[in-house]
Amino acid sequence: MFAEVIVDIPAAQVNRPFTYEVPENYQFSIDIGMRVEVPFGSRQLMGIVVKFLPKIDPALAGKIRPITRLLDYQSFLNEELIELSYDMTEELQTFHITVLSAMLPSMLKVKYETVFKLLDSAAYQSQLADWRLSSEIFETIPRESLEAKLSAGQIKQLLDAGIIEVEYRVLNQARKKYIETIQLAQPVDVLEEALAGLDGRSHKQRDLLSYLLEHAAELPLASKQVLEATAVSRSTLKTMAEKGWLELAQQEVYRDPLAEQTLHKTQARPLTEEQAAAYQAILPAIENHEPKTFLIEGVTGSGKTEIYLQLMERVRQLGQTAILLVPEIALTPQMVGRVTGRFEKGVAVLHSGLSVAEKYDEWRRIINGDASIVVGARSSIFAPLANIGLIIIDEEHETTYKQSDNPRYHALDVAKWRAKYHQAPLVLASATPSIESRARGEVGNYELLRLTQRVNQRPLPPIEIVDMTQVAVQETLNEFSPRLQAAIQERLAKQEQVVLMLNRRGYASSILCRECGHVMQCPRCDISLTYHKAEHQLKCHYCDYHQGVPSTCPNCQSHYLRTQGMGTQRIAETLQELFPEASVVRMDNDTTRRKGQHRKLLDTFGRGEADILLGTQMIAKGLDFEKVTLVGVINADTSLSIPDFRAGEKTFQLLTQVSGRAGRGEFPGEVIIQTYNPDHYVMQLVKDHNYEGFFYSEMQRRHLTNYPPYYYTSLITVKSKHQGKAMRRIYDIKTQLARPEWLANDQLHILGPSQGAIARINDHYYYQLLLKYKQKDAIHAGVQEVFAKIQEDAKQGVYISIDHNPLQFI
Ligand SMILES: Nc1ncnc2c1ncn2[C@@H]1O[C@H](COP(=O)(O)OP(=O)(O)OP(=O)(O)O)[C@@H](O)[C@H]1O
Ligand SMILES: [Zn+2]
Ligand SMILES: [Zn+2]
Repeated sequence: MFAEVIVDIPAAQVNRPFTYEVPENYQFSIDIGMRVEVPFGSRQLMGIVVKFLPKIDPALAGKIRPITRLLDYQSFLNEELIELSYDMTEELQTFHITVLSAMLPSMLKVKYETVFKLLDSAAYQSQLADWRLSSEIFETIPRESLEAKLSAGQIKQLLDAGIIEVEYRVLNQARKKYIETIQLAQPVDVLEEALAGLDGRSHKQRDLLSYLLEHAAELPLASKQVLEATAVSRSTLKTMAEKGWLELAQQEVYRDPLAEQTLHKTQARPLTEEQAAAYQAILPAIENHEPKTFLIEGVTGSGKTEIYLQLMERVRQLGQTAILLVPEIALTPQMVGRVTGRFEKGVAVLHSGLSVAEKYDEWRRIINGDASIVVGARSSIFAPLANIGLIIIDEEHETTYKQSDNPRYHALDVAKWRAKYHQAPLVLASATPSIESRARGEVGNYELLRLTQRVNQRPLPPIEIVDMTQVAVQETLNEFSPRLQAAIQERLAKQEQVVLMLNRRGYASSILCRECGHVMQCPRCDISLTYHKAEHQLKCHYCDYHQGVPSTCPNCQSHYLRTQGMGTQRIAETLQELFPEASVVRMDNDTTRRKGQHRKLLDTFGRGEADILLGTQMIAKGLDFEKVTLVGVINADTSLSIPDFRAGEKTFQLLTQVSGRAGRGEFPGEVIIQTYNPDHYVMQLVKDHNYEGFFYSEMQRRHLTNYPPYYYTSLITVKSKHQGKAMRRIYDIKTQLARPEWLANDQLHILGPSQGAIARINDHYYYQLLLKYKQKDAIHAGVQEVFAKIQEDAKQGVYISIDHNPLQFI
């Protein structure tokens, strides 16, 4: 038997499968998708099995080398995913190994050791007796030891019978979490006697010991917990351990990703008319296995989640599985809570906040068929589920669904591919769908389902646009217009809650010299440094450069330096001055850096323990708090000036999403948006909750300027430390692509070369070409020639990246 293997070298010359022989002893244990070690030239490399060949061309016999060894006992990639990987490699113009690696759980990308765990010792003993081998009972045994004793086939047999299982242990100790635990080191009666013998001066020891004896049945207990309960110090604990009464141990804790979240069990609710119509439209596609794509355009608070839950319920009844993608799990704790609260068992949650061990556990549950619903961010679209009956993408307009580095895939494209493979419907949903998706709904490519009402006839909140140019004339001294201040005051008086957003897209606070206007810059990048108040440092957000704040201007030596722009921290201070009685929860990158912090802050606010939630755009999505009756946007404009043809779309989406947080409960809501561009079409359409109007006017602009959805776009970026080399290469590429037959009839437009929006990052110069074209195939064939030389270029210190349908322009 032979196998085709993709080897772990991202290079154009080896971007194809190589054939190896499968040694006899691996024939029964090897599987598609497993990682293997293979000889390659004079090296040993990791590779991934993509295909089996019963025989090969006799001419090749003798040239084929055997696989050195299997790295996995279980495959994480099924045949479907392997097939998908071929198509993605071609579509994205990247390396096959890069795509396959992106599909594997991150577990396998760190150093770990493999051990076998004994599950059924009786069966193990009798099986080994059958094989005439001696058996000793083990809890876990290192892989090498068991392999020395049993053949690969025998191990596979034990695994298949559920007698042993494979476990991966991460070698990087830093990632493991341990707690210290206490156990009794002597029998209870001995210690009871010892307790009686303690004299009056040792009352601390007595407290501790009697507590432990009382709780003997629950031991081992965490030291921390015991010390807190008994108000005893560590030194007492140590003394008693030294006496040989207690035993202290380090215990590894695998945290259940949902442990800290209390489950609120929920039942399916009767659907509203609009919800029911959407549900009924999608249901036949599930039952009849039709790979149709639906787009739910549902205003904020229209109850989209309830539709997902009921559809997934139906899929489960049919014995199938479902994937629900969310933009970023850390930002959507409420959504995860709703899904787990409805289904309890069989939900796997995948996200970057999980420890490696937790992630591995979730993957294993998926592969073993213990989870039928997967909720997760972008990469969860590769969950190795079998028999998928439904895929849902919530907040489908979010740019996090596209990976910004190689492989630059969009989860939506992968979802379409998988839905088609499984003959399952795909549901996209948003209050503000991307222009491209909505356009597909327009032409019937997707079935458009609209929810125009909030549940329970709650109205959408009225939105007021405050013209800050006028406010500035009146010399308001802070960022709050009198109108917004009054509205906040009113909510505080009524004990209702307020959400305030500081739009920091395309925005940062910097240090400015008031005398000469000099702004502090990063020496390695052409961008100003951002002031971080907490550390009193200036940091570059594009490289790791940071420095202290100078006392004088490096340009004119003036002492008059001041911070320009505002951070959430400064706004929080202003709020405290204006409303001393209000309690404020601040949510930004600084306050949510620690794991779980995001959810804690939201919980505090949700319990009504704070009056105002102040945050960056991370508070715009998905929050559902009944008592919020006012949403204020402090600065709506910054995201309008991003050098991106989607700036208007992004701003419209952000403002609409954040407005949607108001008035979701019993009490009516209100939104106040402060802007310096009150007449801008985006502001006007946001004000009227007019997504449809926005869509049509944006379509006109895209049509006039030849942008998606009328044209495809691709971005080719060249970077190098040598400005000249980067420039020369980008001009060469342009010449290469500017074929007259493509340029004719508006088939292709090439913008550039231009410098990146930030011309220099980390001492690399950036040049870009933006291609806009109608015929995908022709242009991709041309770009293939650029791709084929990526390696050669890299050797010259010129790095080229190709991004089809780019969502980010640096
Ligand atoms: N059929 C229903 N009957 C009663 N309440 C419902 C029903 N459907 C949803 N709800 C409630 O209405 C609120 C809004 O629903 P949900 O959060 O799903 O809206 P959404 O469309 O996802 O909004 P957004 O786009 O703003 O996130 C929630 O509190 C939800 O529990
Ligand atoms: Zn100066
Ligand atoms: Zn920098």
